[in-house]
Amino acid sequence: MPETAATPSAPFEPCHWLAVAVPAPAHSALAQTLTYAHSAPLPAGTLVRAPLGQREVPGVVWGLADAPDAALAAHIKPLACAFTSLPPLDENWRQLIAFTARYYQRALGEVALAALPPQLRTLDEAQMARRLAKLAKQDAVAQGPATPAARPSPTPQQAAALAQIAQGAGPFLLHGVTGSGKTEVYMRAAEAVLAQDAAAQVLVLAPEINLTPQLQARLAARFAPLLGAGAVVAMHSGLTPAQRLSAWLAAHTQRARIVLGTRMAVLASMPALRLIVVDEEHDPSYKQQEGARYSARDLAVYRARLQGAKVILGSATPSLESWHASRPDGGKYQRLVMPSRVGSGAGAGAGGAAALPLVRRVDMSRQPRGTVIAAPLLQAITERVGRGEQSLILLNRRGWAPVLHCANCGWKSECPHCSAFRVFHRADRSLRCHHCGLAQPVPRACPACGNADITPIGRGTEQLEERLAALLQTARRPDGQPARIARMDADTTRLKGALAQQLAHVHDGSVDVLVGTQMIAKGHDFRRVTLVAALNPDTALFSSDFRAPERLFALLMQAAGRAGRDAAYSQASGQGSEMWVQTEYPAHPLFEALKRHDYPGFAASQLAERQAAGLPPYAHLALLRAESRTLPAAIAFLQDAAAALQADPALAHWAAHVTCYPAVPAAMQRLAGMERAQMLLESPRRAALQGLLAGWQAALHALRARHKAVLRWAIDVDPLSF
Ligand SMILES: Nc1ncnc2c1ncn2[C@@H]1O[C@H](COP(=O)(O)OP(=O)(O)OP(=O)(O)O)[C@@H](O)[C@H]1O
Ligand SMILES: [Zn+2]
Repeated sequence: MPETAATPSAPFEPCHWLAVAVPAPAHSALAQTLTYAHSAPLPAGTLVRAPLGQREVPGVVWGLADAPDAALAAHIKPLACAFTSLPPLDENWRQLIAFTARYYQRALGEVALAALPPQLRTLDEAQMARRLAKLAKQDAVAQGPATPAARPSPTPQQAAALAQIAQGAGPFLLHGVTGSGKTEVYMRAAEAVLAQDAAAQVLVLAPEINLTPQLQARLAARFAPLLGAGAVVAMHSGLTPAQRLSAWLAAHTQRARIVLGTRMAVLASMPALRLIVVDEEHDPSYKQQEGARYSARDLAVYRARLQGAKVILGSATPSLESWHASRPDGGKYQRLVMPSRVGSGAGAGAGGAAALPLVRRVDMSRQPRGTVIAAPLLQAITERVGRGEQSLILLNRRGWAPVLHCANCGWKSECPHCSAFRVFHRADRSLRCHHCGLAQPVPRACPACGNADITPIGRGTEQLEERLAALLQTARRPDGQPARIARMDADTTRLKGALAQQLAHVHDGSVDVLVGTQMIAKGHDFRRVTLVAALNPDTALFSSDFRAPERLFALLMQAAGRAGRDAAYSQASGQGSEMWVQTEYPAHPLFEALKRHDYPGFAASQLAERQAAGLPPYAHLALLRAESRTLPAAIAFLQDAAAALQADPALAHWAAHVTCYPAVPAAMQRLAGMERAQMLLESPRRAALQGLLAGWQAALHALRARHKAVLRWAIDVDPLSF
């Protein structure tokens, strides 16, 4: 047996060679596995610690490695330790990780490690054994008496969807309007798989768990009594490292039966996974925006097929990709529809739609200049305050004003590091860049010319809250008290627990008018909201991002979906709910579709445009991104990359089906002092794009070594932002 060079005094003679996925820096091309020596032939999937350079890193055994020749063997290091108390990560998980790495063009070890809880990096074998023992003990105490929560009987639409889920193989796209009771369908579908298989595990993905504590509460109330308190776990980045580790261990050891998580949870080890739910599947936050830029929604579909699980993608406003994939003629997903709200009485059809809010457009081009809230909207809000109902006012801009401006010399509050203006926050009199975080006190005078009179332009939520308080000064609640106005945005919810507390205030009715950014539109089941207003949605109509209309429509539909959810209340009060839109373009087709609550119509028109323009879902995209201190350096790298692609005969086969567009500055060219450029690749054939990207890697790594000025580069497959 060869000795290892690294530890000549090692006490054992290594006799087995293992291929281990470690987070190795990608050198020449994508590093797959490194070979290590160990005294025993560990099974694939065993978690280990391995020396790497000067460090020791966690790794996953991928299999046995070929025996190296004697010269090489002398350089192979032994593993530091193996976590043999932990069951190995199974074949399905390894295949999921391998697919993710391959599809998103990242190193295997990087993806594997990103899928494991960070605390594993610091744990030793003894600590691991203790953690497992603790988990088992928690289990023993968690088994309480089973008193299942009362569950409503399914509506006919829910029953129909559930029947199809029970019979079909999926993947399923559940298109249910806001308030149609999708959550109940998820929970019943989960019950069904749990009834079929006593060990079954269910994964529920949500875009941002902290925005929907209600979902967590509903899942816990339904399943903890049946399965034990420890059987429902959450998995997201808001947890402490210790909490994340125990949630992961619980899922891996199958103690956790229901995992509610954000996108990262799609890569959790769940050996008995039988059902995946992707709630609000249209939400862009399912796409990871750094490192391995995976789409958790797309991986959920892959994983379900791999593991023989069912998958339900649910939304009132599905992504156009999923909608297209579920087209009745030839789509690969099965579309399930729930067109009416729970309690709307009339079942499917026009009667049911009556429970959705009436959409009213205010033509802002006919309002007096400087109007913040048009008189009829203000009147409608005042009336609601008077009836003890709630209103949500959506303005997708936080801070007091998006720009400060000097009328004398034209200075604007640009961020020195980003292609963006710094936003004026009046609460702490700061100028803050919402992209790089730079925060400075507001200057007393214009930094360019010294003029003392610098003025804010435009309006953010901070200012709106104050203006609204003035405008509603005379409004009175049923108890004679003045209206209570609150604001909810990234600024007011920064502190831990603040968001939950603010949501609770809306739920318990101690807020009459809530002003906020898009976070107030997401998934909440507020019972007393009968009016929602979007104040300034127009900028998105003219964005260069081809997905902007899709996003705006979804946002407005979801916002409208917060109104009038309590059918019994609406019926008793005799007052309908309303969604108001203040716009300069009231006749825009997007608003027309919104007025009709016509998602299918809107989707059809958008898809026709996408098809004509050769955009997703009719084409597959990838971006090569590069960042440098100077734009020309970033562009030069991309141009050389394109040249390498054209010059490589091995890639010609794929390149014939891929259009490579010229390198251009990113939409946000400068971010935190980095100049960003990108090059778009497009193909009608996914396989061609994949083949080309894989074959291009080696050249890109080699190029990067020559372009020292390029500080970062990355391939973004199926990009969502440009
Ligand atoms: N079968 C049922 N009988 C009575 N109430 C129900 C039933 N199903 C769901 N509900 C209630 O209807 C309300 C809306 O359900 P849910 O929040 O699941 O809607 P949703 O489809 O997820 O809406 P959104 O897309 O807006 O989040 C909830 O308060 C829920 O408790
Ligand atoms: Zn900045």
